[in-house]
Amino acid sequence: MHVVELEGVGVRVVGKTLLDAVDWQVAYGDHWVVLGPNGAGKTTLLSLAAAVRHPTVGAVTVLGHRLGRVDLRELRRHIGLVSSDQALVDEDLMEEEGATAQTVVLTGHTGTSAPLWDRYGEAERERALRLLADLGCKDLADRRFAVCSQGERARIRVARALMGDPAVLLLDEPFAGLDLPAREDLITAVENLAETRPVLTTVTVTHHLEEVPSTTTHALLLREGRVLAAGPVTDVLTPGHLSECFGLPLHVDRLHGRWYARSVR
Ligand SMILES: Nc1ncnc2c1ncn2[C@@H]1O[C@H](COP(=O)(O)OP(=O)(O)OP(=O)(O)O)[C@@H](O)[C@H]1O
Repeated sequence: MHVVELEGVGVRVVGKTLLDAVDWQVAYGDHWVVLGPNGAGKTTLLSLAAAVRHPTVGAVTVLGHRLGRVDLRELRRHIGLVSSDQALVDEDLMEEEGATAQTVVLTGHTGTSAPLWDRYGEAERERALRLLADLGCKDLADRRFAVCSQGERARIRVARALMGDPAVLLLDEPFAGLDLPAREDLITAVENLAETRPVLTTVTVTHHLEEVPSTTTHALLLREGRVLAAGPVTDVLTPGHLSECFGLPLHVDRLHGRWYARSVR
């Protein structure tokens, strides 16, 4: 059984095809990166894997359940999603209420924007602290989320997504808007997660090859709603595929497991 399986999937809205003829299989323990230029359909693909939307045609199966035949809310309890696009959490409310980082992580247990205090016992509080520590931000537990930096918030959001002990963690542009140290911290945290949680499957969407964690096992390249290449990361992240994907000739280097791209001059 796969964590995510797409067969002949298309997503259409009035007058526009967002995804077309997509086949994709994510196995347990895989770490995928989805790359492509603006508007390629990456977020749309992730929203299918997150059981947030249905395909127009084709079959999407997540954790063994075919979308369309299952209660999406129940399925989503097993999926950790971090996405600025699909704001599942009302972060403004958390800021207004003065929620601490630990409280924000705790709300991941109930999947709510507001804390449901009677549902959190000592075990949940400890788990929230441990997750903050796993993400390298143990010291933030008592800090108000409202005053946390973008980089700190990004790590707190990942800790929150892990609170429900999901089988799969989906990260939609988790590095967007982060400065270099914050980006590198979060990449390290994601790499550590892959090493310390071998059964956790991850899918990370990004525009930038430089953001691909070294623990990535597979890559999928999207262009104009179609899959250009998908498979083991070293087969897919080649200069040829990446140049075609982004529409300009690229040099691609790999150093200590990380990837770098620059245009051919
Ligand atoms: N409901 C909609 N109606 C019309 N067009 C849409 C709709 N939703 C998305 N699109 C368009 O579909 C395309 C794919 O969108 P998607 O957000 O999946 O791309 P993306 O690869 O995540 O892009 P980006 O990197 O810019 O975030 C975009 O051109 C977007 O404008």
